Amino acid sequence: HSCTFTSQNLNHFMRSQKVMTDQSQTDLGLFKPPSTVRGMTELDRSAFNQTVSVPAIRLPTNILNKAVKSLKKVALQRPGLKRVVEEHSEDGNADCGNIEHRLLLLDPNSITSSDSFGSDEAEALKAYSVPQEIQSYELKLTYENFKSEEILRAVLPEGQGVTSGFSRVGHIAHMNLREHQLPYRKLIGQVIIDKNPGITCVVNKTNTIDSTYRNFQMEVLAGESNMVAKVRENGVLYEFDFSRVYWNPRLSTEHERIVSLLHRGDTVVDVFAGVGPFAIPAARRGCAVLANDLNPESFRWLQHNAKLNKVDQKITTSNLDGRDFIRGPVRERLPALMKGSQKIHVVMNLPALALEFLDAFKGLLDPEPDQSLSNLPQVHCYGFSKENDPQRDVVERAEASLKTNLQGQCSVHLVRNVAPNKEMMCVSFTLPRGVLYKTHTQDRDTSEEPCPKKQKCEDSTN
Ligand SMILES: C[S@@+](CC[C@H](N)C(=O)[O-])C[C@H]1O[C@@H](n2cnc3c(N)ncnc32)[C@H](O)[C@@H]1O
Repeated sequence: HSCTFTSQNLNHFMRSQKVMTDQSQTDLGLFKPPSTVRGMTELDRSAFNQTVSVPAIRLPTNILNKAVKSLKKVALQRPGLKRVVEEHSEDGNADCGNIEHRLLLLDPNSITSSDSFGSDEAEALKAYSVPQEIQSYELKLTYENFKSEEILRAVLPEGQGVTSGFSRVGHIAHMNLREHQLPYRKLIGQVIIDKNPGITCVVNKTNTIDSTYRNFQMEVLAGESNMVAKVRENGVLYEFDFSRVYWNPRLSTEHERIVSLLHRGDTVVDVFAGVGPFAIPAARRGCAVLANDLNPESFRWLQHNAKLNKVDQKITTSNLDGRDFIRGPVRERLPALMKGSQKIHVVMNLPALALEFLDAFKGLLDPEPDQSLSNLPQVHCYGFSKENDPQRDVVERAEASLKTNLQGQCSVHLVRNVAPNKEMMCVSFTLPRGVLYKTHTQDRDTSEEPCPKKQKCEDSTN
């Protein structure tokens, strides 16, 4: 196939879309929660309280800033922890009376004794006349001081993986927990809420996405059970009930890519529109939009989002099966649009099935071929592929549905890697005239015709 193939830096893309909890090092086990929390299924934050000894150096207040700067490399580095503290008095309380000195907490990985300072640090201390003496400071750590990764690693069974990654959709964190994590699901949900400002609801998928409407069934693990998310994607605001419609935060780059192809006055036909991430930005760009979705909930939120973004005058919505939409409202509008000169874009994002839906275009404008209809639609059709050569696979499947050859007339874009060995692709092509007027087309597929030579016929279907 002489189709062009484009891809992007998938690693970067995936990283930027998935919110992961912090993986950074917990050096020396200093910031490890107490071992007694292992196996906890109901979150008891107080069980994380503990005291650890860390090295500290006593610094006069009047040179504090300069000295801290000079000792930066060996100071305790931990977001959320104060490293300059007041001295403890005899009774163990912070000695508020002492304003002459402060303690700088040091990193126990670098400083184990007063001989551990490097020559730069030793020189600086000498210059400030600070004795190179290390003392031990009893640092109190609480639940607040641990990162979610550290908490979950300490609680969940050892050696089984503690992925606490989630996708974020507005205020909702969306997880896909594995079997061994399920007994801890409520605790995991609560930790995610505690450690991620703005997240007030954590849900776990309880099915795969193979339902017709591509939405997940989900269980609320923690927080409010409000599933109506407000999301901003590429500067556009959307609202929808995340439990009843399809929304994938990893498609924002693809939505933007397609929208960037559009010009004011173009027409966009969105066959599987969802809640509008192609349709709404297209309308905002000045395109006329025909948007359709079979899921009544998606249809409702699509209309809502059109109003929310003040583009309801630019969008005509339908709640039909994709084929009925193409053969009904689209067919009705197509002749007039094809007489014009403004581009017509057809977007078909239902990757599990859209390539098969292309058959709806066969003979769409039959029986009368009209030469004045010269402005042919540009189709962007999505498909998953598990084949070794995914671009070839999706083109062949598009050709099989359209019963035409797309050689030299299509481009294929790698959208994203969905799972190991599963890619999401987008095939773009100008809808051949011969497809719209099937009765005047030479069928590529000869299997319906009488077969003059059996052998030849079999060859042609390989
Ligand atoms: C993968 S989602 C894409 C939604 C949106 N275009 C986006 O990019 O996020 C596919 C959409 O197709 C809808 N759908 C599923 N089967 C359909 C059908 N036979 N006809 C029309 N829409 C269908 C689903 O409800 C879902 O909203």
